[in-house]
Amino acid sequence: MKHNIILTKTGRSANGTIQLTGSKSECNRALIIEALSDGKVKVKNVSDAADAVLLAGILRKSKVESQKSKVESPEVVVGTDEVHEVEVIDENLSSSGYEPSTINHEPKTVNIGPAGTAMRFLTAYYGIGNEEVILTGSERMKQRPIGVLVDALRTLGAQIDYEEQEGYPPIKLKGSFEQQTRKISIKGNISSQYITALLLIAVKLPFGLELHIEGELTSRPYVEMTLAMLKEANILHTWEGNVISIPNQEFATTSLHIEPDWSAASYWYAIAALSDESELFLPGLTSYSLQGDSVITEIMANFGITSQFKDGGVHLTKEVKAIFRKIFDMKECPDLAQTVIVVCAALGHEATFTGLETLKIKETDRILALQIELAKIGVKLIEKGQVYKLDCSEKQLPQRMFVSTYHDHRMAMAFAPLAILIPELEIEDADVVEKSYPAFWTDLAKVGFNASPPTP
Ligand SMILES: O=C(O)C1=C[C@@H](OP(=O)(O)O)[C@@H](O)[C@H](O)C1
Ligand SMILES: C=C(OP(=O)(O)O)C(=O)O
Repeated sequence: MKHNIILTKTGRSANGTIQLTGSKSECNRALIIEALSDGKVKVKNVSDAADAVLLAGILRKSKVESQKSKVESPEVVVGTDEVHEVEVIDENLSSSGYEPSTINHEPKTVNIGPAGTAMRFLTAYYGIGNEEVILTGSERMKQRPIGVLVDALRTLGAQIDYEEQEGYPPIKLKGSFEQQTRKISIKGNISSQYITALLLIAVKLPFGLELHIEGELTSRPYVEMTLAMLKEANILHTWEGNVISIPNQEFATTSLHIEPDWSAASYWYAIAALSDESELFLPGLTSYSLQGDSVITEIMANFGITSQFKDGGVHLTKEVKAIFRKIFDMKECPDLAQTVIVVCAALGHEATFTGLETLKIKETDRILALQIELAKIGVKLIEKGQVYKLDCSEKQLPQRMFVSTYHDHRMAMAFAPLAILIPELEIEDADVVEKSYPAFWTDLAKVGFNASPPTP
């Protein structure tokens, strides 16, 4: 069932403290590392992001099952206190995609819903494993390409078949891996998630991995995050030119801490940017984050927001004077694109954007979704090859606006700040935010937004 909400806001300021949940990207990496580490690495604080909770459920439950099958004694229970019972879910997912249902073995079917990183990471994880698994996802997941990763894993020695359309989930991982080579090549310009997936499992490959990245590398900070997190678990690498190498190594006994989510923080920067004055405090965020999306501090400085790191977090203050930058390259921070584009559109700032190529294969075609929704405020996002330009010449903010969200959490969260400027904003399928930031609407209420169901 889809639940729409009506979002309103009195006053054009937002003041308060917001404790953000853990980064979905960091958490998903940490969970794979934990699962591969034979009990040596523990994830301290699993993010509330539904994608991370789902992945934790799958991996920790698998662990419990495999441990149980190794021991006879029914008293032996491993780590059940942190297990989320969502390992196998069926195809009848809700619109937000996370309703668990029937368990179905032979071969095990794992439905990852709309969780892209989890889909890619598990493809590599099960690809080098020894159980037969069918990996599937939401309808949209079946349109998000996986061929580049599957080809790389097949070259390594994994046996993987497509269950429906060639190059797309669902896939069957046969669980009979034997490493054929340590050297593989992969295109860098489609999704960095394929590269991360391979780097995460590299340490378990008997001959290690030598990964050659072909062409341009998109979303580079995410690859750096992967390597940095592996290093926290004592897994070393070399990165020379376009070649990343990871030999077979042992994990250290350690625990990984997940930082708050900078992509989620971006919506608070957008709120500050659209307000007359705001003072917000986001505890736990640091300037030396592993997350590339922390670049939001630099981007939003162009919109008059200062970021001060003190008291164990970041204080955002909206200042009156703003110096607007005209060109934004989003290649290293694609998840910020919707936030920044909507802020520019709302302020009538005719900026130019590059590095948006990967947006078409995310939770929805984000370019198309932005074009349709921005047209509702008279703004055009014009595509000229690889450059996108905002035309705000006919911008007009209506009294009421209906925001379609296309099963995309970031469409809901990027448009929500418009409630500061538009008296009544109806947001379709509000639960979609669960994917990365389930507390989004309740957090908005803390700074004076009102979210209520539409009157029938
Ligand atoms: O590795 C990650 O955690 C992510 C990488 C990015 O994807 P692409 O590499 O496909 O751009 C990003 O958009 C996604 O939300 C998370
Ligand atoms: C693209 C995203 O996620 P994923 O690819 O993990 O579904 C996102 O969170 O914006």
